[in-house]
Amino acid sequence: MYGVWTVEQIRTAEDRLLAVTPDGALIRRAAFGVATHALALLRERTGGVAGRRVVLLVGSGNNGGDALWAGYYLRKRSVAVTALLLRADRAHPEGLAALRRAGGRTVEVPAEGADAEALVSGADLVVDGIVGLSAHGSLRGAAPALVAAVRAPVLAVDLPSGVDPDTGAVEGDAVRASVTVTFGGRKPVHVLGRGPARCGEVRLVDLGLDLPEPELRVLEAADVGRRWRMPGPDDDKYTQGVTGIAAGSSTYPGAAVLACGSAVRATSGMVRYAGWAADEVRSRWPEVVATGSVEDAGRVQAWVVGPGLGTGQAGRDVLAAVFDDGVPTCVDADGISLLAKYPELWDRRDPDAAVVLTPHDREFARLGEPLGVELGPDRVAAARALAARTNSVVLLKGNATVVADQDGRVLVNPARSSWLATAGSGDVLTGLVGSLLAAGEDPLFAAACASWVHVRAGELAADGAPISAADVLGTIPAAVREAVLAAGRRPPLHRPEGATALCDDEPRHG
Ligand SMILES: NC(=O)C1=CN([C@@H]2O[C@H](COP(=O)(O)OP(=O)(O)OC[C@H]3O[C@@H](n4cnc5c(N)ncnc54)[C@H](O)[C@@H]3O)[C@@H](O)[C@H]2O)[C@@H](O)CC1
Ligand SMILES: Nc1ncnc2c1ncn2[C@@H]1O[C@H](COP(=O)(O)OP(=O)(O)O)[C@@H](O)[C@H]1O
Ligand SMILES: [K+]
Repeated sequence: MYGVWTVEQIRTAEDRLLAVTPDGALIRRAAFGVATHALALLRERTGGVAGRRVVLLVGSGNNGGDALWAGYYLRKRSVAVTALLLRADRAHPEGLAALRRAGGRTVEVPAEGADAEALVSGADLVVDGIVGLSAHGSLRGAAPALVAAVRAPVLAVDLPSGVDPDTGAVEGDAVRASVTVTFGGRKPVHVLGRGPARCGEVRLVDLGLDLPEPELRVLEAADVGRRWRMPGPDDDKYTQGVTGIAAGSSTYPGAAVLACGSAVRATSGMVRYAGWAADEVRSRWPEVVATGSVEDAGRVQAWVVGPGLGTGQAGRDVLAAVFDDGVPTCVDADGISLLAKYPELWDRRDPDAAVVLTPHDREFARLGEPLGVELGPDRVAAARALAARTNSVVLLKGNATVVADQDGRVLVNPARSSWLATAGSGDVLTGLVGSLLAAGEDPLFAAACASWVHVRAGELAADGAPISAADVLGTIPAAVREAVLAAGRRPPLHRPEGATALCDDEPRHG
């Protein structure tokens, strides 16, 4: 698990450190990190560093200062460095002087007697120091044309310019980096919204900041593997938590089949199905115990309700019956629309039983609007507000999935590809959430671990080509295995009493 700090948290920590460090020491530390990564990239892409052409795009603040100082260190390694100054009157004075001292070239933009765009397109590496943590809005002035001229990989200093530091939102022109070198701690831009796709690989340079508790956290494989419920010798099919799936209809039986399938694949216990698609579910998943109604389904430790359910009276009755059961529940898809349409359904919910809501943007808007919760560019704030307002865990879907609970805890899961944007993929996620709730997992982590396995299973299934939601079902076990192994846990192998591995001096058979 790694932490993510808001810009304000980072600035406060930086200010404290700046007060006790010699002038310019911090910026040089940051810039040295940038130069180190720039040299590695140059070497990797061109086989060397001396004489390679690096162009720095330099804005008016300390982000530009980092780029200029990095240029100074690159000159020491005989790299040919040209700084394009977007605001020559406000370029970082010490950084500018250092670069010039070391033999770097500086060109004011708009360029006199030089074609700035040609310099950019002829570079082996471009360093983006246009704007950093003080960025507001998209690229302006000469910057968009320069960025459009880039042919080489871009190393972004702190963040790709034009991307919002606190939300990862991109509203116009913005840099697309291969590598982003950031300082002190990761910021929201590195994990939220369009940020991950714009940052490329994020590398962290330690500044020695004394940071508070992070605002957001990102789960890694080992965190998921440590929590994943594995059966022990005393377990049977009931003790691991039975997952109930109330989904699908005669019009949408597929949603039921997918949600049941992911619950079957995620845990080794038992899955019950209640609804109109019992025949389809049985024929695809013979291990599922399928009945026609929630009332007839038997006991479960958690329900999944909503996918393909429809938003009419019949669906309303199913959701009411599920809430009456008083167990942890994942409400998805039509279930969310039903809550928006029939808000009195909330009264049927046992306030002590956890609810996980898994909306995409349109479902979020439908549910949030009457409750006064808007989905703006700050998706973390929106998810937190809806979680607090509904006393639930909210998993807000997207390329970066945001999971918030009613206490304000937030886990983010940035996807590394977009192959999961395929019909039925949400139904697979819901089954995963349900199975983890049934296993007794803390609802915040149930939602976030489900999202991690979903994203990883999607990656494994896609491997660079389009996939169907059903394909993702097939790679769930591989994703779980990866997490469990990352946590240093081996799926248990039980040996009969007294049986031990053969010793060399024991007689061998066969
Ligand atoms: N404070 C510190 O001690 C450290 C700061 N560091 C660097 O300093 C950066 C922050 O520096 P600053 O606070 O000076 O601010 P920036 O360099 O982020 O921005 C400077 C100015 O750019 C302009 N600007 C805002 N949005 C723009 C846009 N969309 N297009 C063009 N120009 C725009 C604004 O006038 C803003 O004041 C960090 O991102 C990091 O790179 C690092 O050197 C580490 C240490
Ligand atoms: N561009 C994207 N990149 C990565 N994941 C995405 C993207 N778009 C959607 N997803 C993921 O795919 C799933 C889609 O769910 P949903 O919208 O409910 O689809 P459906 O109703 O077809 O099942 C969610 O888990 C979401 O996070
Ligand atoms: K930048």
